[in-house]
Amino acid sequence: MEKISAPILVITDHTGNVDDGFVLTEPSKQLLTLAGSLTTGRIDAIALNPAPQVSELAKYGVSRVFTPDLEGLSPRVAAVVADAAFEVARQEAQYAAVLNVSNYRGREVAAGLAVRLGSGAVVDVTSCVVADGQFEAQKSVLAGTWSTKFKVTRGTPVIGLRPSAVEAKEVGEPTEPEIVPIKVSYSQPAVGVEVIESIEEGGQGRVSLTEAPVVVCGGRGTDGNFSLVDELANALGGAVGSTRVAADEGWIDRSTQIGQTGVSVAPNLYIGLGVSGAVHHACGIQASRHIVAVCDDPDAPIFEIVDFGVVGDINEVVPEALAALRQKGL
Ligand SMILES: Cc1cc2nc3c(=O)[nH]c(=O)nc-3n(C[C@H](O)[C@H](O)[C@H](O)COP(=O)(O)OP(=O)(O)OC[C@H]3O[C@@H](n4cnc5c(N)ncnc54)[C@H](O)[C@@H]3O)c2cc1C
Repeated sequence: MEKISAPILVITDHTGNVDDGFVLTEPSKQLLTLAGSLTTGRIDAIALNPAPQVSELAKYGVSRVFTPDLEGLSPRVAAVVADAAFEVARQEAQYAAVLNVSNYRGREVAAGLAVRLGSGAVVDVTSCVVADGQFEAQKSVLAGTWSTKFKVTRGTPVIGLRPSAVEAKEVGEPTEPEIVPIKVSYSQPAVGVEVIESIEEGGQGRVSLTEAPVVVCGGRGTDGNFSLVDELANALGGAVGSTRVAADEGWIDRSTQIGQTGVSVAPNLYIGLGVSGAVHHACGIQASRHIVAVCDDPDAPIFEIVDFGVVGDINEVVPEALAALRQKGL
């Protein structure tokens, strides 16, 4: 596979806090893995906390970790992150690309950073390769009906990768990352916003829907009983999603809705339970690596896009699947 030799800068995210310690997120590991597949050169990282998880960053081949002085500002504000990344890119000036996670904040960071770099941004990317010395990013557009390849033709491209689009893989020999504190001159949009409070919605320790490696989605076929959806998601360490019908009926929170007017997911495994796979829903799941469905209608459109489909009643199929998982100790 073709690679470039110039270094790549990766904007990493951590969860946690100063008291309990910071933990590198799975999507950040995926970004670092992608960086390693694109360059033979250095991989540098930005960490938006005072104590990044260096031991994990080392396992993904990071050479240097930039820790911007946040001056009391919140990294939840996209302009703060864009300013910090711009400062690193400006000082170093030789990065072939900046990679970040294409989540709600990441998309805004990518746009702001590309404007400041005078380059271009591609977000919601599901894969990226080097072709003829340039980055070629792929994403699905127009409600999943087209797959499109993009090249940023000037400056340092900013590439936003969808969570779970790439499988995280550690490098053979861990690096010894150097921590590099940096001073940032923050812009008006960065200092003009104060985060008053952040509450993790529906958290309870569960992985977030857009970043989960496994998504179990319930549709009208659940008839309002999401206990099997919950149980299967728990057994597989996944997140619970829903169709618009399920959210409209008030069976589950609107934030779980996947599709054209909900969120898009790209997990390693999507399982639809009692979901017909209407186009408005299918567009939000099409980037999933494996699609599995249990639906009692053999003519349901979801069976046109599944890797594995079961025509049957979820109330019979799912308990059998759970029993089989339990037998395997899951
Ligand atoms: C502008 C617009 C935007 C939209 N945006 C979205 C969106 O973002 N997300 C979204 O999801 N939808 C969206 N919709 C709605 C979408 O078109 C579909 O109506 C919706 O996705 C269908 O949800 P469903 O699969 O749960 O229900 P249905 O289409 O009714 O499918 C339920 C399926 O479950 C099967 N079933 C029933 N009982 C069982 C059982 N016991 N076991 C197994 N299978 C069973 C049925 O046979 C059926 O195939 C949008 C629509 C419009 C017009």
